[in-house]
Amino acid sequence: MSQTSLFIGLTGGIGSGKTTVSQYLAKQGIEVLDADQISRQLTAPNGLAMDQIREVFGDTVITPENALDRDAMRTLVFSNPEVKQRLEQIIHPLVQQEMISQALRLHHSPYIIFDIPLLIESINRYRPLLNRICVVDCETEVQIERVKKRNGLSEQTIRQILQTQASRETRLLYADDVIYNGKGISLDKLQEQAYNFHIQWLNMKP
Ligand SMILES: CC(C)(COP(=O)(O)OP(=O)(O)OC[C@H]1O[C@@H](n2cnc3c(N)ncnc32)[C@H](O)[C@@H]1O)[C@@H](O)C(=O)NCCC(=O)NCCS
Ligand SMILES: Nc1ncnc2c1ncn2[C@@H]1O[C@H](COP(=O)(O)OP(=O)(O)OP(=O)(O)O)[C@@H](O)[C@H]1O
Repeated sequence: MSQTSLFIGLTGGIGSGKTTVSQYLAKQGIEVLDADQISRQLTAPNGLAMDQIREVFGDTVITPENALDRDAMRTLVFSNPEVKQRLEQIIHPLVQQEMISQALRLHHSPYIIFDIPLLIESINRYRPLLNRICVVDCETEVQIERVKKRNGLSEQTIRQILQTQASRETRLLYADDVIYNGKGISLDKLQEQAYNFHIQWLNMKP
């Protein structure tokens, strides 16, 4: 099977607004593949990644239902670069494989959104696959406020996560398209920008 739709990578730091944008595009009838969601499926009870995770990390990060204990793993991952790397070595190839196989089965979407939080951190893995990269850009302070409100994580934890992610500047270097969702941007303004890109992308070929 070969590619019939334009493949667009959508990325941004934690809490930047990627999911809000991709949910809006999904409402316009566009197919969205969500790396976080696939990663959560892989680590749900008896998920495909669970055997490898148990082998590498042991039982302490696994719940009685044979799922990933996300709180335990979050604490380890964002304080220990080696743990983060070992977990990513298990999860990322499986996520990429699943995204490609899902994308190639979709033939009726004029373009497909690949919502990938760590796209820039894994640029060599994803750049060859994508026709365009769209960055949802946002100030760090705004990200912190949003994630605090949404997940109830402490500012310290959020800052730890942010430190492991690409900087705003680095992300923007790779952007073909930028949606600004920082200070002063209402949900309506965000939607308006997403709609404008939607119209442009509808008229592009892979
Ligand atoms: C560390 C884990 C257990 C925390 O789970 P939790 O439910 O709190 O977060 P969730 O998975 O919903 O991710 C939320 C956000 O955290 C950030 N994040 C997640 N993993 C990473 C990572 N490895 N490096 C940097 N940021 C990350 C991203 O901004 C992501 O959008 C989980 O994120 C995980 O398994 N991460 C490793 C897999 C991975 O890299 N996923 C990201 C895209 S595939
Ligand atoms: N312009 C905005 N105005 C108000 N709230 C917003 C705006 N953009 C996003 N939000 C809210 O901020 C939170 C984070 O947004 P969203 O989940 O879309 O980000 P994300 O980039 O997907 O985050 P993550 O990578 O952590 O999954 C959500 O609760 C969302 O409703």
